[in-house]
Amino acid sequence: MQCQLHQQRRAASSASAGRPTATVLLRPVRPVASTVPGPSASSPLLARRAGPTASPLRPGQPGRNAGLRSRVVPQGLPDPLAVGLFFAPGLAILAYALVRGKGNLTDGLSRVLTEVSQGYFQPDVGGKNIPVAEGELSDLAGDQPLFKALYQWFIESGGVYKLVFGPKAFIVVSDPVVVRHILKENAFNYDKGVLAEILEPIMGTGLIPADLETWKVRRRAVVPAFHKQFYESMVGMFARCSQRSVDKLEAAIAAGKGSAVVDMESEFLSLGLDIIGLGVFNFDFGSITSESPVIKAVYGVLKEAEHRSTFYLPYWNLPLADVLVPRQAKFRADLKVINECLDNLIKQARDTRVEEDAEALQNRDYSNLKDPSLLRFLVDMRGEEPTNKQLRDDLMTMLIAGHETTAAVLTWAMFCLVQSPESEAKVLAEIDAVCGDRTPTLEDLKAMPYLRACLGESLRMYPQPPILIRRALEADTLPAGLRGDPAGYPIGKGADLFISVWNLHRSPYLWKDPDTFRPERFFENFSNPDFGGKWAGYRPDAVTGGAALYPNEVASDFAFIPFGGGARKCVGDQFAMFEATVAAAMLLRRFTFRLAVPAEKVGMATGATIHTANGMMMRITPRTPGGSSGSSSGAPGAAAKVPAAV
Ligand code: HEM
Repeated sequence: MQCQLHQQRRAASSASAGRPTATVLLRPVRPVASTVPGPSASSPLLARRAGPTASPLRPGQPGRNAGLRSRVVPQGLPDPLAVGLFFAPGLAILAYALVRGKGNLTDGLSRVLTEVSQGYFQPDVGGKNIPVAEGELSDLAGDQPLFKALYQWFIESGGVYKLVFGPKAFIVVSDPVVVRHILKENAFNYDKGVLAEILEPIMGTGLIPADLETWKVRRRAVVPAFHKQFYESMVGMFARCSQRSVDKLEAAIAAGKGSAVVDMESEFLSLGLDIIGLGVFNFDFGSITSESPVIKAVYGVLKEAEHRSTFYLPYWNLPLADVLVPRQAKFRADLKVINECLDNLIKQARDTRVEEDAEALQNRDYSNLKDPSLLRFLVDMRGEEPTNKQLRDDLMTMLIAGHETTAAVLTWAMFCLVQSPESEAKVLAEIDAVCGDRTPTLEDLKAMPYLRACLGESLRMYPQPPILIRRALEADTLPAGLRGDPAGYPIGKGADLFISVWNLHRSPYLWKDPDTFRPERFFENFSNPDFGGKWAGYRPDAVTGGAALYPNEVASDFAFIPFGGGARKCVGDQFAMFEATVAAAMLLRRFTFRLAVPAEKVGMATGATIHTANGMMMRITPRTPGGSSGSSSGAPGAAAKVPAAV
């Protein structure tokens, strides 16, 4: 049942799961030109380092080491003393590192690097009054994903702290007041920093890594493409694709004589890929039922994007890396396959262009449109003349941004629901009452607040991505937030920031019982007087009484930011949530899902999203829509305490 492609993906991701996932932190970041002394020959540190290479102690070199050469040295072998002297500094550093790391070499080296680099490499990025959480590499190694390590330091050091690793310092933000400042109040003072560097070779100048000028132009073009008629048409498509998954699972159950064990994470990835292909460029990957070179290429590129965001050194930027390193050569080949596919689709769309202004496009009769995709809209829009390359970047960005993320929401929602019998029973009753066994419509989604809250709650507990990345373009002062320095925190140009969505969503200062899956919380007010009025708390009327259908950053005053917030907020948030709601309704009403392994065995691994370490193996049995909950896990009890680190 679990397709080979997904097995390959899993093998690759679990191979990387044991590696310190803090590698985003550890990647040497391109220095900010004006403030960081680059690795030039004039650097005193490098000058010192250059010593041994030009060392007079190299055997066979004439002149100053003549005394050494008088010793008998077998020809072709280096002089042992020379070798000893050559390596002595290195050994001394290792010994010192062992002492500094209290026996842990990796931690020690990190500390030594930090000490040596102070004043040499570290840019003046301010933040001098920010509490420092001294990171040890060992804290990030092993099974613990990066975002979990950041949580422990948050509890110890507060909502704004600095993490120092080697020559780099990162400011980790877990306070809604500070997050609101960065994402909304002073949004244009920040770009995507390290993330843009990683994604640029894949997404070019798509919205996520784009420079500010390109971003403004493309955001203005892309946003109107997500309109009411588009969503209505998409909901129909979500249902058609979900039906394919239903058919596939039914066939598996029939083959298994009444039940089947299925990796639901893989199934949701296939469903997500088919949906995003059709929605964004009207291309049917057909990945629920088949495999193709394009699908393989998409997974290859996704895997590489993940590898790059979790690897220490950006070796792929080196000349010829894409020729000499097999995985980089494969990446180039995969990218070529996808680019050719996208170029063809763009050409077809251009060949059939019917130019109209945005309003006329939004009023097209979507019920009769053969191609309701975003690409059609972007090509047909009058006044916008994006190049083919720009269109391709836009499509690639949305393909990557909208695929794994939505699949992960469904995966973790299922994980939470099957462990929470009370929520499961409630949600099934709602689905049966609202849509029964017919195809869900947009109106049906509006009539299922509890299902929507369940999906929101799963995004709270398992945010995708768990960390947002920013770099300050100019100096700024971060506000104090809860119990922070009343003077705020001045930071300099080039400061790198991690907004920890995981910490915000699991913060004991922002949520009651943050580790408990309890969708009901989204119907209750929550506030914390300790913020002294700086944080407005969670207000459900801003969701139900407002235009929004799902809990969001406005209702929670930036405590709940699964789609970011402010100017750079996700453009696909409604698309994704409608997709997840339709798929969840159609699958839950047809099948009873139970974990086929203990919850702790599911495991978490960080990539661009939180995925499982070992798949989401579930035993599936048929359920009659409108019938019983099919729950076999005991009587409805209290809300489930879903393990934070499964
Ligand atoms: C549940 C699914 C999704 C989640 C959790 C999600 C999450 C996010 C987040 C957190 C951001 C902001 C990143 C930042 O501020 O650094 C973002 C941006 C973005 N997302 Fe999504 N996303 C999802 C689905 C989608 C879909 C379906 C699409 C496209 C159809 C999409 C397209 C984008 C784009 C283009 C941006 C960049 C926006 C900009 O910078 O202007 N996302 N997403």
